[in-house]
Amino acid sequence: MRVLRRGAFHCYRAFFNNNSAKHQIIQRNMAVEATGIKFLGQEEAQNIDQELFTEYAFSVDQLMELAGLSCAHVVAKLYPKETLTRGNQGSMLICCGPGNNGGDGLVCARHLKLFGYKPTVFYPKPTDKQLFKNLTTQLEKLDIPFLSYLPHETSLINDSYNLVIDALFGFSFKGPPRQQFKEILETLKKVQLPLVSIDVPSGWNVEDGDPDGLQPEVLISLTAPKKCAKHFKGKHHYLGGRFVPNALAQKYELNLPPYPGTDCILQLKMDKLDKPQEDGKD
Ligand SMILES: NC(=O)C1=CN([C@@H]2O[C@H](COP(=O)(O)OP(=O)(O)OC[C@H]3O[C@@H](n4cnc5c(N)ncnc54)[C@H](O)[C@@H]3O)[C@@H](O)[C@H]2O)[C@@H](O)CC1
Ligand SMILES: [K+]
Repeated sequence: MRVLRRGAFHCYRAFFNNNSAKHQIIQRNMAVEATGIKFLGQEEAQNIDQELFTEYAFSVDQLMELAGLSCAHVVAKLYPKETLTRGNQGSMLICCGPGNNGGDGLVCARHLKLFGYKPTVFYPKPTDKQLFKNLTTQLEKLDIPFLSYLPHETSLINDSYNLVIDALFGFSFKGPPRQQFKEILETLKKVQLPLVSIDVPSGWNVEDGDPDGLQPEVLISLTAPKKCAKHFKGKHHYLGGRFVPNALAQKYELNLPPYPGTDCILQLKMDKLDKPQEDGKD
């Protein structure tokens, strides 16, 4: 009986901890006002990343799996496969870079294939680590095609795919892009398909953005938005990567809105986000 009472008290306390005055009850499909949410600088994003692996004992592949899965959920929610009628129905191109952002893209490709889409992967600089070799093998075993080069002729891309997922660079990118990726980014800029960027629009300065760079239709911020997300002008901004322990969120004052129910993604209302000042000072 005493055990039951103590359990009931813990439930009661957890309810109140998770439902502070700031936190409304979030329903599925509802965009959330994200006023007060923390926008991370580059170093802070990297520190949180490190702390997840050290203090919180996560492995890279665990978090990458959750990150990539949440990205696949966003794509499936915004672009039902019946609506992707160009070329091979449900076709999309996923561009993956040499770091963990690219790994998120590889995981995302696998889940999208399992969801019934037809992803093609462009992975120009494969990472020589077992995790990435495994992710690549998993895609090959699912018969996901890999492009050996990105056609300069963008009409070939426009005609073959319905959208492009940008998993080239995330929060560790430091510009300007080196030659191989400069060309890739230039090509992607000319493509006339919806672009979905994972964590950071590739090529953007992680804090200041890039007005002349890629302009994604969708941005999926992982863990928490980076400062550059204040310059995002696309249609949909989602939060993904539902793996941040409360204590870590509190330490870094992330002030993240709660995810609805069991969802692993949350749409943020762009008009309510704190925008940069006119003079560019945040
Ligand atoms: N803690 C988190 O929030 C998590 C982050 N993850 C992902 O990990 C990403 C960060 O991964 P990484 O730290 O590996 O870094 P990135 O994937 O952002 O990029 C690093 C790679 O880009 C190259 N690079 C950097 N600047 C370049 C330039 N100017 N030209 C050409 N190449 C350049 C580096 O040599 C390195 O190979 C995040 O953005 C997110 O997508 C997830 O995998 C899991 C959890
Ligand atoms: K990206």
